Amino acid sequence: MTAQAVQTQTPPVNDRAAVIELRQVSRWYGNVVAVNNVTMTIGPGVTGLLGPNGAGKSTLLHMMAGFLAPSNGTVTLDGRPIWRNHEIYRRIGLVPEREAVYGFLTGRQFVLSSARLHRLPDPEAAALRALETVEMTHAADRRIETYSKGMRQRVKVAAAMVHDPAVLLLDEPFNGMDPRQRLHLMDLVRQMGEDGKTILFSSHILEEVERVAGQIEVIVAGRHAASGDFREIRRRMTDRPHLFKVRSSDDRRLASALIADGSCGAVSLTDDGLEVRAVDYRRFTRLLPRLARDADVRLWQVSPADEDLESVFSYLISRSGR
Ligand SMILES: Nc1ncnc2c1ncn2[C@@H]1O[C@H](COP(=O)(O)OP(=O)(O)OP(=O)(O)O)[C@@H](O)[C@H]1O
Repeated sequence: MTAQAVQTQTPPVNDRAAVIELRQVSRWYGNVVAVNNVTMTIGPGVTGLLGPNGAGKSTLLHMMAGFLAPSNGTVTLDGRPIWRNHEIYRRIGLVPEREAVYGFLTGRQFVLSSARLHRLPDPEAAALRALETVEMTHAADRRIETYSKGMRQRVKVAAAMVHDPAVLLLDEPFNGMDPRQRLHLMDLVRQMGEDGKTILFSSHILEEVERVAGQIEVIVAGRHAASGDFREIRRRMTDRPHLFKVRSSDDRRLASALIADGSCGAVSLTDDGLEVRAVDYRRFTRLLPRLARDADVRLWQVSPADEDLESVFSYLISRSGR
């Protein structure tokens, strides 16, 4: 074969960068709209799918894995529809959230059964390779029911990647793991992303997503609420009005000082102290001690009242809906 012929040859399917595209995708279960008109692109590297419980993350992952048909719109891998496309299934691996592993099988038997389902030419070798990748060879011949949560999660990853797919989808993979196991799996996910695989994992914990994912897609109530790297997502989450609870030696006087300054969105006096809506988070946290000192008021407690992710998410969705 000439050098030119080598250059013009198309690479084998598994060597190409894999890109998943969702175009105006919706999915409903009876009256429940689980995914609502989502358009997003997931390319090589690690992407985090961030959203609260019930946001539609599993439904999205199952549509990308070919387990579920979209009710509307298209889900494609490199331009080809995924649903009912057996050729494409060979390029995708899914690590489901639920514990659907048979405890009486050994890790090796479990991964091997996945290799056989994919009709790999040498299933034993493929299973061993996958177990090596997740560092589970030492326990490969023990029954899964004797594994820790982290080990179980790792054999699930091995079973999902035994056929060396270009795309790996992981549903809440770090749930219930202890910190050491979590770090280990995070390293593995990061490494696979660096190797050029297209990795998408779901989570409801921002810190978890930030540590592993180069790109974050936020999903709330079935809708695509935000997209960007962790700096962009952090910025959107902190540049929103913040609600603080403040208790002091003289709440009434402090409220007057805050209102006179004019930098707070709203100040209200409650039975339990002040509630202050700060438009500019950083400015407010610098300003408050100075105002209190000047008004001769002692601050007893300053705490954020709406820092839970649910409220951040609902803020993001209200912005994205405009
Ligand atoms: N088979 C089903 N039948 C009916 N409703 C469903 C079904 N599967 C999911 N839903 C509903 O669709 C919505 C999205 O669920 P989904 O499991 O995709 O969200 P999620 O973000 O993965 O949540 P979690 O993190 O709690 O698993 C929820 O309101 C859920 O109750």
